[in-house]
Amino acid sequence: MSLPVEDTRPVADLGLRWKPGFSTLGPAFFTELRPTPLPDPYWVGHSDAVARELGLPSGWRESEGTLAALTGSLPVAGTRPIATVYSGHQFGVWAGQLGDGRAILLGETEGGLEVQLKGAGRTPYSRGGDGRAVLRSSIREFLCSEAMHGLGIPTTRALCVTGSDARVRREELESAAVVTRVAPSFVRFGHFEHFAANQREDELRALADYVIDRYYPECRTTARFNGNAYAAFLEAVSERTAALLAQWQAVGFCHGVMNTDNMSILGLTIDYGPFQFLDGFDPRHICNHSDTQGRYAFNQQPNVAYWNLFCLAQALLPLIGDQEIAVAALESYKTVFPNAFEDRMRAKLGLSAPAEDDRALIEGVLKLMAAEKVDHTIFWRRLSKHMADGNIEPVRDLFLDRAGFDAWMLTFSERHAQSQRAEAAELMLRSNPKFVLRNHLGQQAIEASQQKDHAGVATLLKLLETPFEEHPGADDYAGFPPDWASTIEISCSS
Ligand SMILES: Nc1ncnc2c1ncn2[C@@H]1O[C@H](COP(=O)(O)OP(=O)(O)OP(=O)(O)O)[C@@H](O)[C@H]1O
Ligand SMILES: [Mg+2]
Repeated sequence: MSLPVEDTRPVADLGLRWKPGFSTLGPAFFTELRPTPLPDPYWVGHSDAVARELGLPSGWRESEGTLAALTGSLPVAGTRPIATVYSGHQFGVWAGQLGDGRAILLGETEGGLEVQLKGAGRTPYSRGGDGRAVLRSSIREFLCSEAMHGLGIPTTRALCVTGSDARVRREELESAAVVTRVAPSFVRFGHFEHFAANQREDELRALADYVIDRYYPECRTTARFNGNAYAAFLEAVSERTAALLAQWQAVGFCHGVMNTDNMSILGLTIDYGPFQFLDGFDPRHICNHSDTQGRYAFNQQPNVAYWNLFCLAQALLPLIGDQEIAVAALESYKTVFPNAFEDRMRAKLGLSAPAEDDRALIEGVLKLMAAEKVDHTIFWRRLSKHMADGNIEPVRDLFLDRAGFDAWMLTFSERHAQSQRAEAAELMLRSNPKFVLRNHLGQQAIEASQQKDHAGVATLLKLLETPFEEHPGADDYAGFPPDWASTIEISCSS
């Protein structure tokens, strides 16, 4: 009889405790694998807030093996990494099987957070891709994840970006990086579509049960839809998605690739690719240069989300069992979205209670802004300041159509006749951010990082984590975009 051989391969202990999570679903849902090491890695940026949320010990970045573990060179003690399989509709067309082609899930912490390495090498779902992510897009994803969180918008989070001088080919050669992402779950609509399309009802049901039990337990006991838990689940996802879209539209966030494989089942913003915060307010803005038809234009996003929910409904149909019930479960999107959007816009206008003419007031100002592509973030912040200090000129100066602006302003002031100005100003200043991750700000930090100066990433992170605060001395980050900003081309290349 031989004694069991002790596994003496080195591992990194991140100081986290792990529990069984997605992998309990079984091998039909993923492939076990190890990340592919990125050579000679270095730190590019990190979030102490996410580290605290995960429960990482202080000094976590200094502890031995952490950098190597987060760039795939060392296994993480207690984890069994996997890549999951999903499918999806891309640009309105069924794309068949996709899956984590470059994201590898390390596992789930005892605190219920999944940790994933994006850009960690090829997987069985990479198709033609190299399994890597470039530094440029990794910095954008890292900063925007944390910016969205700072704005109070549901999102996957990012612990850090780790880079390497290893080169990967996109339009040109670029350096590679990994984003360590964190979320309660990375399950997408596409995971459900995958098993539905392959007529694997047992797996479809197992996945739905897993997600409901963990994230939507209230669906088990609901009286809605005669106690049909799957219909209640669909309705809950629709409502979370509607609330998310209301937040995107109110802040001027354009996602850029709202394919069904980029739609989170938890209503989180996921996959920061060609996203953009609007500079000038152009409702038809298309941020993704690969989106030649404008399918994902800013003002299309709420409809696209509904279209995507319809795909999810079709996938869940075998479980729901009745087409009419499935359609009914989607119905609330049509009221939750506009109501949530109006709530957000009211807050931006400093109005704490609804009134009959609110919609006209909101549409009126958006129309004025659109006519001249007035800077979205600057307009709202200046309007908030005006509520605080009474000075209207900085807002008025943003418009050429002074008469149009004055007419709207009159209605706005009348609506506020009974308001406590200080209270209204306070509401506006915490609803209208001073700082958003504009393309040119990200671009400057990226270019410095590509030259090994990562200070810009840290500076931006600090501002974006608390975007409603003034941050004296940082006004340059809150100004109009420079002329060259409009020449930045953001595509699906990442
Ligand atoms: N460089 C790459 N290597 C391998 N697969 C890739 C690569 N880039 C994208 N993919 C895969 O192509 C599909 C669509 O890509 P998409 O850009 O939506 O996602 P992503 O940015 O890779 O990741 P995520 O949605 O996890 O944020 C996904 O299956 C993705 O894993
Ligand atoms: Mg994606």
